[in-house]
Amino acid sequence: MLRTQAALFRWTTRRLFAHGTPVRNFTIAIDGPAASGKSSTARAVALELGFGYIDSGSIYRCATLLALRSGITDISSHANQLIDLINKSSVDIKFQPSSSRSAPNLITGRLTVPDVRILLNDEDVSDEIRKPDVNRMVAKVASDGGIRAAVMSVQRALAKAAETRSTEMRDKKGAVKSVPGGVVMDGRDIGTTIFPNAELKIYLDASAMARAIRRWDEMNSKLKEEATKAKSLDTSDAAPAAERTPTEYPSVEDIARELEERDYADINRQHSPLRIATDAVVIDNTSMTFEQQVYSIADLARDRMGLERKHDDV
Ligand SMILES: Nc1ncnc2c1ncn2[C@@H]1O[C@H](COP(=O)(O)OP(=O)(O)O)[C@@H](O)[C@H]1O
Ligand SMILES: Nc1ccn([C@H]2C[C@H](O)[C@@H](COP(=O)(O)OP(=O)(O)O)O2)c(=O)n1
Repeated sequence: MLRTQAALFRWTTRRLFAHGTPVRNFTIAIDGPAASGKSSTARAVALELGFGYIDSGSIYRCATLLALRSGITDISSHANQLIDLINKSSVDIKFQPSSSRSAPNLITGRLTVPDVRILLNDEDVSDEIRKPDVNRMVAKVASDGGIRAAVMSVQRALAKAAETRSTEMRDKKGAVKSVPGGVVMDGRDIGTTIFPNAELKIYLDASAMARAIRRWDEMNSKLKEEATKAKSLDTSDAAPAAERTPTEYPSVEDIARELEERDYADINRQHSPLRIATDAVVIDNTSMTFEQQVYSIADLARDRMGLERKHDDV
């Protein structure tokens, strides 16, 4: 028995350190406050490295949608009912690196941010889980310890399924190298709780005003896109952005307030609060371009995988 274990240990060690690079999957955890750029950055990094991607916040958003649809408004007194609903539901994250919906633009420059679709019980809820009623309630849902435990097991299973495989590659000298595949996951507690042994932890931050302006820009272009679509279909479903009433069209200050309220709840909750992991690399992207933040994270990962850096010029 002992001999078998020793042989297995020798084999595993040899395999792990063959060609100087560990074969195990590589996990990148990206945490940070709301609208700091986690999801767009994580998706572009995953595309750049050929990794899978998991949006952990979308599972809390799905749980919130389940609560809203079942008429649950008081989370603390109905947590068990919601946990039951989460356990009976299926969530799937479709990361679509080849999607054409997310072509490079003014913000992302030359980079593509691949599309991601969220399926709750096979229904595409990607747009619905980003609506204001979900935004307002999600931090409350995410503050309950029992709900977090239910969501956490969904997140870990999805991350495992999304991991890409290790591949054999040749390095500059022509030697065969085993390059780990992996997954990028973004959220609030990925580096501290979900994957405390992640190979690379990033804490992404930006000033509250920069984050609010980015969200406002995002909302504004979405509304314009909807209005153009409605006009071309000649339906009266959506009024052009300019005709919307102020209540439908939040100001930058409203968005900043909502982000700060959510950050406060995420930082001060009892269970897995938003914290900077001690071994995280902190990146404040207030005055960084999108390309700079994506390329620097991808190169940090390459460094740690023993691969050549690609973007020292950016
Ligand atoms: N460095 C940057 N400069 C300008 N806009 C950015 C930058 N990084 C991200 N963004 C934009 O900020 C917005 C919020 O990013 P997102 O990835 O949704 O944040 P989070 O996942 O943290 O909520 C998006 O519109 C994104 O394109
Ligand atoms: N790993 C995570 C991910 C999200 N959450 C909570 C905290 C957030 O307020 C909500 C929604 O997260 P999401 O990443 O979708 O939010 P933003 O895109 O940053 O606005 O879920 C969490 O507690 N832990």
